[in-house]
Amino acid sequence: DYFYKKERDDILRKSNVSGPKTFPIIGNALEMRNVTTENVFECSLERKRKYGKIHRLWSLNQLSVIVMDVKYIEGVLSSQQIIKKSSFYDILVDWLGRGLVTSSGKKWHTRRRIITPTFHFKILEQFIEIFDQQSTVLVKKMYNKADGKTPINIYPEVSLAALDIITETAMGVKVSAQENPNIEYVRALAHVCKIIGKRFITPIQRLNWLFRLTARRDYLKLHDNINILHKFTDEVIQKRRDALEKALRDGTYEKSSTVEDVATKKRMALLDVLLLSSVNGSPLSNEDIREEVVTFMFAGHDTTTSAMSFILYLISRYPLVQEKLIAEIQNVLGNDNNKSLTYNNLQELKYMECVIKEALRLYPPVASIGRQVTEDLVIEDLNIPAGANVSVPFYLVLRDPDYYDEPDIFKPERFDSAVGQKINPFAFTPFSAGPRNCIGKKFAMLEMKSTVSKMLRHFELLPLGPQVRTASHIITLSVTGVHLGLKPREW
Ligand code: HEM
Repeated sequence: DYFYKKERDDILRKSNVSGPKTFPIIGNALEMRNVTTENVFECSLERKRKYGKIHRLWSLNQLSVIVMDVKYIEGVLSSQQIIKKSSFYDILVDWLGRGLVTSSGKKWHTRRRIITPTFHFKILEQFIEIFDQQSTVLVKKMYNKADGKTPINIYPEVSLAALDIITETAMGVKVSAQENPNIEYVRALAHVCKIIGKRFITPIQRLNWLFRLTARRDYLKLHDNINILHKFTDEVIQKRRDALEKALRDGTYEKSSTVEDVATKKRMALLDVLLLSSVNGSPLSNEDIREEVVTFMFAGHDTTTSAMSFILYLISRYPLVQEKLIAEIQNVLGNDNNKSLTYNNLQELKYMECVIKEALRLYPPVASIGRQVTEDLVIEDLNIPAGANVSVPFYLVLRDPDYYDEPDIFKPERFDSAVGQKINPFAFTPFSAGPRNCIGKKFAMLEMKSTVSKMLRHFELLPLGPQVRTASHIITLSVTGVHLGLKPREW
């Protein structure tokens, strides 16, 4: 253990990378013993102050190199050599299998190629109607609470709306979570997210056998609930497969149809596009498809919930930004707040895009990402030994004063290309960048624009309730909830 660590520390030292004093066996466990979900960002900032924008940490015998300098972030994210995810992602495998988020190597390459057309703009365009319908349900529910004086924790409300959206777009089924938050599928998903979130921050639960041993009840509960989710998804896949095969038999679909052709004829769920795809002539099995569908459910639910909640919160706290947004919405959509939005309308909401980007900068839903270096890696003058994890803490990069003027201030105008400062693209990566960037980025932008503009058309957002206090729970959330007030808007 001593020599293993020394050898790697020596390599890093030559690249001027240091870190806390390393102890045999435990590594830097003492340094990390007080890190919690709530103080993780402050602890990382403190380490950045002490050891610089690139430093290393030993978690027992696992080396992590933390990279916050854009010069090297570009090298990490753009590299084709390090597309393997770090070992932390293994916690997700019982649930997601080896879908796009957790797979690597040839499997990831093949799947990424197959799945890319799934997010074709023709497919996304037909989802606008779903975004609109589900945000209408959200708005209807909110009218009951919109008295202009009661603080509302918007997070759980947005979470149910985002769940309805992702279930219908990914699987083509309506679970109506907003109307029935207690149905089995919704409850099972909440349990799974909670237990996995806890595992991420509890080092002793990271390894499967230790988790089974030290948290038996959670282990059993996790697996029972994963079974419920998988059973539900399997049944949906089988039904859609049967329907598709029937359609192919009676000629409603032609085998040679492109995604674009089919999407224009009939609304397709992401799952249908996967059913139509084939790898070297052989279609994806139900199990392959399940891996990807549950991955969409995971990657597309909490992320958009977190983002939309913080966006609404920030707008409620910045009345001038709200006024500008309303002016833009009126300009693009007129005064009829029930008018349905089109793809083109959403493209025209340019200031809204700046607001969303600025909210993602201050509260990135995915606060950090990790890769595993499988062979010695050289990025410019930085040498990283094989076996190390590399992590990029977006949360800190996005608030780094070297990359942003007044980094803690909410200033959407900084993203206006006409007046804003020039931002290094690798200092703004809430959707990551390079080969493993977010495949759902455009989907997410449309969903956020659609839902946020719907809320704004119906309500004035008021600065009520406590300030947010961020914490990292796989996803960035607020331990105080995300509160605001709502008052029906008069046009
Ligand atoms: C605001 C919303 C979202 C944010 C901030 C976000 C952010 C990210 C980030 C940072 C990654 C890279 C993760 C890593 O390297 O570990 C990622 C990957 C991914 N995202 Fe998103 N995401 C969002 C919404 C979505 C949506 C709506 C979907 C699907 C419908 C989606 C599907 C995926 C998938 C499948 C990957 C893995 C891609 C790969 O490794 O090839 N995301 N996302």
